[in-house]
Amino acid sequence: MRINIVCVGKIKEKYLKLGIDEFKKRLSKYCKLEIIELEDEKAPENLSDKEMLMIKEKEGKKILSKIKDNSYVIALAIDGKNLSSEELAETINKLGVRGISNITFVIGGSLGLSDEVLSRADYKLSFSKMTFPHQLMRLILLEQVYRAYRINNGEPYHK
Ligand SMILES: C[S@@+](CC[C@H](N)C(=O)[O-])C[C@H]1O[C@@H](n2cnc3c(N)ncnc32)[C@H](O)[C@@H]1O
Repeated sequence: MRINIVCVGKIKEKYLKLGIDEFKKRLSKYCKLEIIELEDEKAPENLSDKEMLMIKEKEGKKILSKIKDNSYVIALAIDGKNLSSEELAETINKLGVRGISNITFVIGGSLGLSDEVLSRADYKLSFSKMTFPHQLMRLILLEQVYRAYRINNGEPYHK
């Protein structure tokens, strides 16, 4: 399975970089992982709604240009659906059984994802009603994908 993570914005914090590198390394045993990091649009504090929408749409176009036509897209969205770790593992497994070999997870920037990206998504996944910073979201997602592979392989991992 090829797992792509398309995300907006650089990882600035060293501790997050270390965590992300660790899970990239661990996941290399289970899948072909590619992280596609897109440059975020500058978003100063005092933007109007229209300006924010324009930025989200601009970032959205960049995101869409990185998604392959045959990819199953899981957009990370606060108002998406919740899955347990076991259910995420089952989802990944079932997609493989259906012959889908390319999954793309999408993480938005500080303003979130555009409607165009959300429409392209085959599934909208929420990690809770809380808002997480996009940098931290990348680490949490990688850990959950790693957990999913451990579950699918019947391998022990922290409960
Ligand atoms: C800082 S958040 C954006 C917040 C923005 N106000 C919104 O409503 O999307 C950056 C990105 O992280 C992801 N994200 C943050 N919290 C999340 C959660 N609880 N569940 C799923 N994705 C989340 C989403 O992809 C979001 O676009």
